Amino acid sequence: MIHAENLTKRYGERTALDSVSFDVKPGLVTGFLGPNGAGKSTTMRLIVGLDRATSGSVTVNGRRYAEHAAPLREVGVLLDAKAVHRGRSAFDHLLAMGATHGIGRKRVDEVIALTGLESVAKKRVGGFSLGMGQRLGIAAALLGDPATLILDEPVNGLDPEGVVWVRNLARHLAREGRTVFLSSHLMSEMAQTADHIIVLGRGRVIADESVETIMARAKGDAVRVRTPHAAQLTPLLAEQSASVTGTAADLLEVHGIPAARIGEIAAASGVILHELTPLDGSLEDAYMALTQDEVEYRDTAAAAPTPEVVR
Ligand SMILES: Nc1ncnc2c1ncn2[C@@H]1O[C@H](COP(=O)(O)OP(=O)(O)OP(=O)(O)O)[C@@H](O)[C@H]1O
Repeated sequence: MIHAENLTKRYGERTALDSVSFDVKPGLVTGFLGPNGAGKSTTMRLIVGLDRATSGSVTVNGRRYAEHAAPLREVGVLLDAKAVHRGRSAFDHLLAMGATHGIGRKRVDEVIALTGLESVAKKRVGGFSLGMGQRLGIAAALLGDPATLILDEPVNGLDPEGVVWVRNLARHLAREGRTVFLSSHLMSEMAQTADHIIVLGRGRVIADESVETIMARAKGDAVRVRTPHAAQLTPLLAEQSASVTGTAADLLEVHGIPAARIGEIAAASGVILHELTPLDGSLEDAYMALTQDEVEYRDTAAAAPTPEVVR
């Protein structure tokens, strides 16, 4: 459990975090989202005592990180996967970390196996690819078998198989009752991994909700209709105040009336339908809507109104 209360961090004139409060609960994967510069890394650094808050407080499992006698056993952290002695092997790196907490070879071997690093465990970390470095960072986070895991961009640099592996691992750790807090810019990945989402924008919490709630809000009223009689159906739907966009010769996107009504109108006129699909909103849509005023750097093309899109 992570509990942040009115957490504020200023760097000179710049307010990186502005009275941020949230709880990250056990048994769930909580995703931490926000545009570049929103304050995610700052928050994670404050949680593990790598930086000092200007005001407010944050505790992990009921205590400030520095107050834990054996922090590795309480909180596993992946913040900067490159912050490793590059001349050491992965095995020696983990063994040296474990030595500070009485963690021995057996557990080191276990986390090496768990993260798929067996074949490179004796190689110098300096020669590791980005993905191998990420796996080593995750191995280090798991070393103390902690109840809380904080992973900053854990899928960064991983190949598709590695991404799925992190997803399954995060979900498995949460099912075991652990608190799993992870940041990512990959929205589709977050939608499949997280149960709950906290979104920061310019140093403030702008959403703290279940993924289900956020997605339900994003759900639009669009319906995809595939028909060989698109030209005949379009005016019939328009008569019912629907807005219709042709996205291909036989494909329409319809807004303003439900799928069932579209089916009835088509049937009444003998129009054959090959597909009638209500379209779900995506976490990406929801995130974009939430953060549209919060982005620190935006190029003007990206800020232009979105044209009709084929989904
Ligand atoms: N050491 C520092 N000195 C001065 N300003 C800083 C420092 N660290 C962070 N900041 C500023 O604080 C704000 C929050 O930065 P932070 O790195 O926490 O954002 P983030 O959400 O992690 O971004 P990203 O997605 O790009 O990693 C930014 O405006 C950043 O420029």
